[in-house]
Amino acid sequence: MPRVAVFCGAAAPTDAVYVSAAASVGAHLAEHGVHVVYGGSRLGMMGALADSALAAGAQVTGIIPRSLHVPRIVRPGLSTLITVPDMTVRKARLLQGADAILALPGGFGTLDELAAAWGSAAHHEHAKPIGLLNTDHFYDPLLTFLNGAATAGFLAHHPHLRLENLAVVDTDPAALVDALIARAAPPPAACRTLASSRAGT
Ligand SMILES: C/C(=C\CNc1ncnc2c1ncn2[C@@H]1O[C@H](COP(=O)(O)O)[C@@H](O)[C@H]1O)CO
Repeated sequence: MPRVAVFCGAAAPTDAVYVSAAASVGAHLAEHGVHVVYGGSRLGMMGALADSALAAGAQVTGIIPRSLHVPRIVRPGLSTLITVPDMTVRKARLLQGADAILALPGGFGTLDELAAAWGSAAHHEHAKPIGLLNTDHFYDPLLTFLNGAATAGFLAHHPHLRLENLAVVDTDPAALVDALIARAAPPPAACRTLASSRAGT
């Protein structure tokens, strides 16, 4: 069962379109048989994601720092809840346990988690596909920033991370989940055999 780490806003957004998008992502991940790993909160988009994924039958693991493990924040009834010492450990655990990463709209925490995923990919620590849910074109300014950084040469040390491969981006939750799962899936057995015989394994 593939595991997808989802980063998304913990606060209640002003526009309900973000909450519906999170719920839709949760349902589509469940449809694909994905084990959802996220920050363990009941609030905002995080809560909507977990509620819909669980309702649709997905396994949902929450990874929560000790400081946030309080009834007001933690989502009861998760398949698994893991408590970690702090936000930094949580960020690492979210990334380590996943086959793919999905960032929905959010604030500082989401941006921090997403930047860490790109930062470690830049240094060859993983090659997990990353999806960006561009609800209401929320991520357009970040994509413009990345384009500017590439044009200015700041991404030149990481030629394996071509701009067009940094993330799968879509405004539609179903299309994004489909595209991400396709990238996370292992190659068919015949290709695997060919690849491993070339590698001499
Ligand atoms: C209600 C309050 C704090 C609750 N904060 C968080 N709860 C759960 N997860 C969080 C929280 N803050 C950061 N995270 C992680 O980052 C992402 C959400 O952060 P954002 O700033 O809302 O984008 C999310 O993916 C979590 O893993 C105050 O008392």
